[in-house]
Amino acid sequence: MSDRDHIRYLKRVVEVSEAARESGNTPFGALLVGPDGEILLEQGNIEVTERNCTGHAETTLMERASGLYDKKFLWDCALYTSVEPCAMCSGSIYWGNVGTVVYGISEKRLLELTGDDEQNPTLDLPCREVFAAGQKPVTVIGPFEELDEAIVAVHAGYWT
Ligand SMILES: Nc1ccnc(=O)[nH]1
Repeated sequence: MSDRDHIRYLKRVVEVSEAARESGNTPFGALLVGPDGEILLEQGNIEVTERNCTGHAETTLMERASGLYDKKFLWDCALYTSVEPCAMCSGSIYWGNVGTVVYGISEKRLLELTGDDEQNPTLDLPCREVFAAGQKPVTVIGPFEELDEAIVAVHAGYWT
């Protein structure tokens, strides 16, 4: 897939993360895209409204995906996320067997936005490092400078 395609999906992810914020959750979103480019699942963060500490967009998406699709199929899918997956979400992607991750802004960039906000004590650990400790080659694509402004806008005024 081309960068143009990635950017198109990431723009949809921005809308999903806006909806998560509007629903009272933290401003994160994720998509599962199938081998033919179809959007199979969309998921916003649910941490706050569901009172679920693992309710990150990506982990929640992986929980749903693993109930619907088999691992062989998921290896040919891609998970798109507004922000680079944290160590927990990278773990769910790894165990859930999605073969490709595409993200908008890096975890380091997120840390600049959240600072030491207690609601999101950002883990400053690149997902590439988490995957590199594993036994299969998860492909990681990102960050996309083109999306920085739109993603930062969804976070504006959220973190204190
Ligand atoms: N990448 C993310 C960081 C924090 N929360 C999320 O849902 N997603």
